[in-house]
Amino acid sequence: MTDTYLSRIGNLIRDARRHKGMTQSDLAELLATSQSAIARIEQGGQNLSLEMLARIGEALDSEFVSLGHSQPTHLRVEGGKQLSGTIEVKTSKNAAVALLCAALLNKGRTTLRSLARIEEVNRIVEVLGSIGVKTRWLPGTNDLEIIPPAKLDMDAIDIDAARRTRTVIMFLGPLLHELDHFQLPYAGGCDLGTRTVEPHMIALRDFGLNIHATQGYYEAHVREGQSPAKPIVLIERGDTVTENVLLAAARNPGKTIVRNASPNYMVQDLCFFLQKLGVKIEGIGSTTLTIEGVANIDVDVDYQPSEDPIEAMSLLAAAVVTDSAITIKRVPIEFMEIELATLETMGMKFDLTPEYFSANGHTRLVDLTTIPGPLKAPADKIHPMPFPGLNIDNLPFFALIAAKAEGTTMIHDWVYENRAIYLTELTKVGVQVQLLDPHRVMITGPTTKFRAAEVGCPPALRPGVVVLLAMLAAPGTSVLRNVYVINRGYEDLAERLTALGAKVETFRDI
Ligand SMILES: CC(=O)N[C@H]1[C@@H](OP(=O)(O)OP(=O)(O)OC[C@H]2O[C@@H](n3ccc(=O)[nH]c3=O)[C@H](O)[C@@H]2O)O[C@H](CO)[C@@H](O)[C@@H]1O
Ligand SMILES: C=C(OP(=O)(O)O)C(=O)O
Repeated sequence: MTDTYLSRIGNLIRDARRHKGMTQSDLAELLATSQSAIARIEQGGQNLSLEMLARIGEALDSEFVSLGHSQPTHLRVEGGKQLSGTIEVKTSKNAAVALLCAALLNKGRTTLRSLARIEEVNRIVEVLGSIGVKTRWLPGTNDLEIIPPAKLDMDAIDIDAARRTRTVIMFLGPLLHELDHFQLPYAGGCDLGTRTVEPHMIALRDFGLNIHATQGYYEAHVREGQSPAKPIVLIERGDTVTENVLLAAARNPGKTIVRNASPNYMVQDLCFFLQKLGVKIEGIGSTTLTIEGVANIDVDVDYQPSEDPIEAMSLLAAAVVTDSAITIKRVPIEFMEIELATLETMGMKFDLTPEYFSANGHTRLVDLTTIPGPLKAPADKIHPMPFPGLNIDNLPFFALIAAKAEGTTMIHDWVYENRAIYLTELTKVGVQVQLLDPHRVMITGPTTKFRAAEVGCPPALRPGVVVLLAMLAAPGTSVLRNVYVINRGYEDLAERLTALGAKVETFRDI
């Protein structure tokens, strides 16, 4: 390694260490070395072995050197294997991102326990870090500590990271209490066709927020001292718009009433967290929320979000497509009831344990064991509805399950303009899919022969996972290219499926 290389790596290590709020001695202790050795490394005065670099990377949760890191990641699947064993559902992506935004409300220390270590969370952590929020993964855990600064530096926002998620839109609610003028880059997320932000703008107007969309940015101006004089009626029952109103109401000392609120799982987790911050909320789990906020929040708080119903559904679909009996632990049954009832009408059998509670103390969980057997197409089309309906993010998994069922199933995605179209990618692995229009596909099963194939990952999380799961059923080697979108929502999916007996490995182009 040349001197310039060493000093560039030293700088990277120093920045990552500071970003994590660690001293040189803290890092030295984790690496069982001395503070002076860390000082030398950071000054570029120490030759580094690859092993040492890997250890430092692990201690700082940062990959400093990786071959072809900027290259896309792909998955290689040796399909045709049955799965067996037990797998646990991780906490949800969608609650995690809401809670990360909610941490901006609290001047004290927020510790979010057992967060999924996924790209979506990484992007928000990057955005938070760039505006001055200190974040730190507690060593050896999935627990994230978050401490906001006295003053946020919005000019330094990491625009690239922000643009890769839709979640930045949920900065609006917390920030309107902190700043009278700020800019946020346009929100990204899955490419599912146009996704409106209009309901957010309308709902937050009553808190004095005025948003003007300029080139690539939302330009926000806040009229101070304004709070809703009458109930806020959401024009659609969206999850993130409900969360945005909750985030705005949390520091509004008066009473805020929200009607047509989403009672979905991530909204409930956010409510339970806000209660821990001292915010009073009535109506959790219903479509009318009454919130009594607290002007200044400064508490040290711990919270663990509940398990991800969409991950649970994904694992269930993996079992169905491979005709396997597996046990899925920690399934948030209360957000899967309609899905399971629908599967029962298709002839699916499973065993459930008695219910127990998630660490948040509220969400009902079960362990579910799948029982392989023949399935038949449902009598009616399958379509999603806002909670308590069949979850829109679970709909794509029904396309895969329908491929195993005798007969023809219509899947109707009335919500997203593009998501149903991506399901036609399943034809590449041998599924009979007919696109009726951008919202409806017909699947004819049972698919007796899934075919191995090389497929570019659709630019949407759930359809991407559906294609991956279909590959598990296809004997031979399949490749799914460019899977960033999957890593956005699932932690170590390849490794965890492999632990169940599948063979899925990650690789990059060199
Ligand atoms: C980070 C996060 O939590 N993301 C979830 C959230 O996104 P998010 O809350 O951002 O969802 P959107 O605002 O994009 O809403 C989804 C779509 O549903 C439409 N719509 C929604 C509700 C309604 O009553 N009427 C209606 O037409 C919207 O216009 C939009 O086209 O909710 C979506 C719908 O549950 C989920 O797919 C996302 O995983
Ligand atoms: C659509 C999804 O997510 P996002 O809102 O993050 O794009 C999803 O989780 O399937």
